Amino acid sequence: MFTAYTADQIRTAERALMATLPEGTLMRRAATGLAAVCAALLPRVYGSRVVLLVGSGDNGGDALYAGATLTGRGAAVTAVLAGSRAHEAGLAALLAAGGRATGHSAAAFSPGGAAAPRHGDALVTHETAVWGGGGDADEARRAVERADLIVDGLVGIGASGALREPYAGLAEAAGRAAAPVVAVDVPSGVDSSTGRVEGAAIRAAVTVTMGARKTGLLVDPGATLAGRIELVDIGLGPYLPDPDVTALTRASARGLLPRPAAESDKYRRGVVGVAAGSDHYTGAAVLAVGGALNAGAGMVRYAGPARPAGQVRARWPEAVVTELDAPDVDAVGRVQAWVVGPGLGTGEWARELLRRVLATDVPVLVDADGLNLVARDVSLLRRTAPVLITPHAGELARLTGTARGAIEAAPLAHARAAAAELGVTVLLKGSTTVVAEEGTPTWVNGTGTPWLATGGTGDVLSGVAGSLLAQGLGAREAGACGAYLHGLAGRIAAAGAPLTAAGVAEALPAAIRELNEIPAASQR
Ligand SMILES: NC(=O)C1=CN([C@@H]2O[C@H](COP(=O)(O)OP(=O)(O)OC[C@H]3O[C@@H](n4cnc5c(N)ncnc54)[C@H](OP(=O)(O)O)[C@@H]3O)[C@@H](O)[C@H]2O)[C@@H](O)CC1
Ligand SMILES: Nc1ncnc2c1ncn2[C@@H]1O[C@H](COP(=O)(O)OP(=O)(O)O)[C@@H](O)[C@H]1O
Ligand SMILES: [K+]
Repeated sequence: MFTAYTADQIRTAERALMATLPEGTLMRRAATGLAAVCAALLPRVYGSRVVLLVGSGDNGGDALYAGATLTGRGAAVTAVLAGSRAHEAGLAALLAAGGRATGHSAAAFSPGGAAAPRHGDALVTHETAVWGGGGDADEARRAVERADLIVDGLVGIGASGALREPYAGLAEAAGRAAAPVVAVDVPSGVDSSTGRVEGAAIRAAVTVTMGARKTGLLVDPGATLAGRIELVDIGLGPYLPDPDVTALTRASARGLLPRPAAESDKYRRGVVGVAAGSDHYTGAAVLAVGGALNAGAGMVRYAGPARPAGQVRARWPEAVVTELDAPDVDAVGRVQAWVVGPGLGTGEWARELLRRVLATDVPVLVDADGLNLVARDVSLLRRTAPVLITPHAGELARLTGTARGAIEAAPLAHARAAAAELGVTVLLKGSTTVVAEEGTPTWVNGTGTPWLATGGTGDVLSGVAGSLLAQGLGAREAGACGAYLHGLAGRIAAAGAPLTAAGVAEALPAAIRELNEIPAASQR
């Protein structure tokens, strides 16, 4: 299991750890790890051109110390000092090792202003060009363009708001450069606590994060911009509180996934009921049943009107189909969990069917039209057995009266608020899927692929997560494990090309096989 923390949580833990150590210890540990990752990325360190983008805080300090190490190994390291000051000891270390710095002081930014070095003349002498615009800024840009590796030490957990100039321009220049970017702690421009980006941001090949993962590295767009994440252990572990978010690793997803044993039979493995589809939307029923069957339930019972029932029967002979004349599930047989909503319609018939499903005493997953019906009457959700709802941002917007854009900009906060307000487990779909339940760390999932953004894949997910509920997982675990499997199946189905929702359902066994193949000790 991965855990991640907000900037405030990290700061508090760092303060406690720092109090036990000589000054500078943590930064040295951070920089050692950072330099090692940078060196491993270069075909050879000796003779490589490394550019450090250095902001005014300790994030820049990490970069400067790592730059000093790389200089010692023969790299040609240039620090571009973007702030009105730079970490003094870090800059001294870089220059002493033989690195260069091109930069400025605050004064240097005023038109025609001369540099007024704040690091002491001994440090900022002939090696340090003044970035007063014009030639010096061009020099920095040229260095970025020609670099073999760029290290982003502009801002870390101390950032606030959108990147200001010249940081924003440097982030854009790094984005245009051919060299890979290694972000220090978080990609600058990404909010380390939420993953949100306003304005320019660094796109990293690798993010070397210090002490613990930050939440913003696991939530899009931050997760995508962070690239691969390398965690440097600086000894923070004992000082960390309960995490802000968690994410399943392959090993932990495999640990959650039920598997049959010698004593299993189809009933003990879990029977899932699917109440989905309508004369108008027949495909949703077929897809939800496909997801449920392929995610390991012992049996799937489908209940719906004649037309979708006929299609489910034709596509999935394994499913036990009940054609409903009336919106009633009493005759369907015993199930351990229900999925209700995909393609159901929003008329009186659908509402009554939803009401009857929610009146049972088993866990219920509510999706799609089921959520549109609930939006008109949230009292439908009042029950004692668990409820997992699986909205996308538009459905959650209807459910809570919040603007869709606001939900998309802050999925963690809105999923949590909805879970608290509605008293249910909320799986909010998107490029990062969020599973929130009041009083516990929120689960995030990033196993998917943008190819999943196509009609019907959500119907498959409802079947998958419902199948896991029927197999005995709690609502939160079923949501997290379901999203993990669905994302992995999406990647397998896509393999770099468009996928169909039916293809995702069919790729589920391959996804489960892939999970099972990895060694138990592996964390990835
Ligand atoms: N603490 C520890 O033990 C350890 C910490 N470590 C490292 O320290 C990092 C945190 O360092 P930090 O606290 O100095 O903040 P940091 O992220 O460098 O930047 C803050 C400065 O940036 C500026 N600035 C802010 N927003 C801006 C914007 N939008 N656009 C432009 N500029 C902006 C602002 O400067 P100002 O504008 O005030 O000059 C502000 O003061 C952490 O991420 C990790 O890498 C590791 O070494 C391990 C041990
Ligand atoms: N950009 C994306 N990256 C990764 N996954 C995505 C992206 N966009 C959508 N998805 C996933 O695709 C599925 C779409 O579900 P949904 O919006 O309910 O579609 P539908 O209603 O057509 O079935 C969800 O699992 C969602 O997380
Ligand atoms: K950074």
